[in-house]
Order: sequence, then C-alpha cells, then structure tokens
Amino acid sequence: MPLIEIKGASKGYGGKGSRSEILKDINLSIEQGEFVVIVGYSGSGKSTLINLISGLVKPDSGVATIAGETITGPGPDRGLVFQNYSLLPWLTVEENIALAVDEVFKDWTPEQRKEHVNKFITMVKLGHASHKLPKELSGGMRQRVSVARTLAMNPKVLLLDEPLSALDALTRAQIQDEISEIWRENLTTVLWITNDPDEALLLADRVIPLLPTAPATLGEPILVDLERPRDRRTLNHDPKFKKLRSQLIGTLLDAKGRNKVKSAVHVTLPDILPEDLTTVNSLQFLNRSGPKRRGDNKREEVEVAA
Ligand SMILES: Nc1ncnc2c1ncn2[C@@H]1O[C@H](COP(=O)(O)OP(=O)(O)OP(=O)(O)O)[C@@H](O)[C@H]1O
Repeated sequence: MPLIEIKGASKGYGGKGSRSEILKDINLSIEQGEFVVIVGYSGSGKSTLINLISGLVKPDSGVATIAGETITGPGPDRGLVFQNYSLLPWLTVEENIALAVDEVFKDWTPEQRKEHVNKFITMVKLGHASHKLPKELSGGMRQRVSVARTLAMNPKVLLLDEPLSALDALTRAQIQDEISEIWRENLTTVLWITNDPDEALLLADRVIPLLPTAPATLGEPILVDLERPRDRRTLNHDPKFKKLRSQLIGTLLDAKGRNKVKSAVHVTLPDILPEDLTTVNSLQFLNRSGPKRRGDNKREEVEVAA
C-alpha cells in the first residue's frame, strides 16, 4: 500500500460568482521512502495540493490518505516545512526544536528528549548555534532549524512547500545537498514542492509536473534514474540529466502554451501616417502639423491570449 495517496481530488476557492477552480482530478501515489518532487508555475496550485496532504485544505471531491487512513486534518505523522521558517523568535534553536519534541514525545524522559533534540541539531550542522535566537541566524540557518524541528517529530512523511525559495542560490544548493543526505540516511519519505525544474531533478526519485491547465492537474511522472549522491557540477554536463531537464521544461511549457485561450478580437484603428521625428530644427518642431490621417479607418485583427 502506498504511504500517501490522493484519488480524484479537486479543489476550488470562493462562492458563487467568485469561484475559482484550482485543482482537478489529482491522482498521486507516494511509496514509503520515496523522494517525490512536484514542480509547477507560481500560483498554479502547488501549496493547495501539498495542503491536501498536510490536512490544512480539504478536497471538494476525492480523497487523500496516509497509510490507508483518510486525512481529515493536520497531524504529527506529517511534518510540514514552509518557505518562511515559522520559528518562535523568543526561543533559541535548541528550545524551538525541544518545544516540538516535548509536544510529540510526552512520555519520554527529559534526558531522552534532550538527546533527541541534539541529534537533529547536529544533523543540520547547527551545534555551534544551538543557543542562538532566530534573529541571530542567517536565512539558511533558520531554514535548517525548521527542517530539524520537523524531522525531530519523526513524521512519516516530510512535506516541504518551496522550502528554499527565500534563500540565495549558493545557500539553496548547500541545503538541497544536506536535505538529500538526511533523506538518504534516514529513509524518510519526502514530498517537495518547487517551481525550479533543476532543483526537482537534482533531488527527486520522481518528478511530477503540475500542469497549468485551468484548473491545474498532474502530468505524467518523470522517473529520475540518476545515480546518487548527485553532484551538481557533473550533473550539468550529464546527457541523461539534460534530456530529463528538457523533457520536464518542455512538458510545462507545452501545457502553458495549450492553456492560452486565443480569441480573435476585431478592433478598428485610425489609419495614421506616423509623424516625422527627424525634425531637428526647433522652429520646424513647433510648427509641425501633427500626425496625418491617411484615409478611412483601418481594420486590424488582434489576437488576445488569456
Ligand atoms: N484560501 C484561499 N482562498 C482563496 N483563494 C486561494 C486560497 N489559497 C490559494 N488561493 C488561490 O489559489 C491559487 C493557487 O494558490 P496556491 O498557493 O495553491 O499556488 P502556488 O502554486 O503554491 O503559488 P506560489 O508558487 O505563488 O506559492 C491562487 O490563485 C491563490 O490566490
């Protein structure tokens, strides 16, 4: 049985008159230990999709399950990491993580919890900063705390909603590698959402494009059979990587192209002779007669893409 399953889910927002259908007929199946990345355009419904699994969004139709159980709301079996860290500013790195651990492992001894917290602080390489407050950390360090806090709750699946998009490219690359390493060592199941095709292919076992049809739906999964660990420097020259990249980008671009609603609109434009702007003499410029109408109105066909 897959760990995560979505069957025939659709979701829209708003009431009558202002309703927008965002997702339609979403079918997704994620196996235990898989690293799946969904890649799509900004605003296409990626957060809505991941939140069908986090339990923050309920589908209008269809169903989302974890280990066969219908998802009806958020739960500790699904760890969610957002783009904006969501750390408590008055608590240190250690305390932020301990708060989550204390909540989930209430029956553990204080020593067991402390050991557990320290394990995850070390895992994300923040041992030197464990007593710092979030305001004393860089964006990358904050996101590492956020990942450590979520992993420390031992969720069945780690859900990451564009976790690195607020970071600079170099920090992003570093944390991508770190999370990939943590995933390989811990055999966690990961669902990662991004708008970056390179990030998707670097990390995933399987990449699924979210096609910007209106409403959006999932395209055919792309199996990323690239050897691990993946080295971004060599990958850039790897013909297999290049092929997958072009397949993924092509799929997204094609879907975007097909989604353009074309309609021919007939507009009538005045047929004007453009003014001669080469006039350099200021007197000539002041005395210019302005644009001239050549004749009858002209008909032009303009194509509008919605
Ligand atoms: N709670 C809500 N109520 C109404 N509309 C919403 C709600 N949440 C999202 N939307 C709309 O649904 C659409 C998809 O939003 P969503 O956040 O799922 O997309 P996204 O792909 O994650 O976007 P981004 O990449 O910009 O974060 C957007 O038009 C958004 O305005």
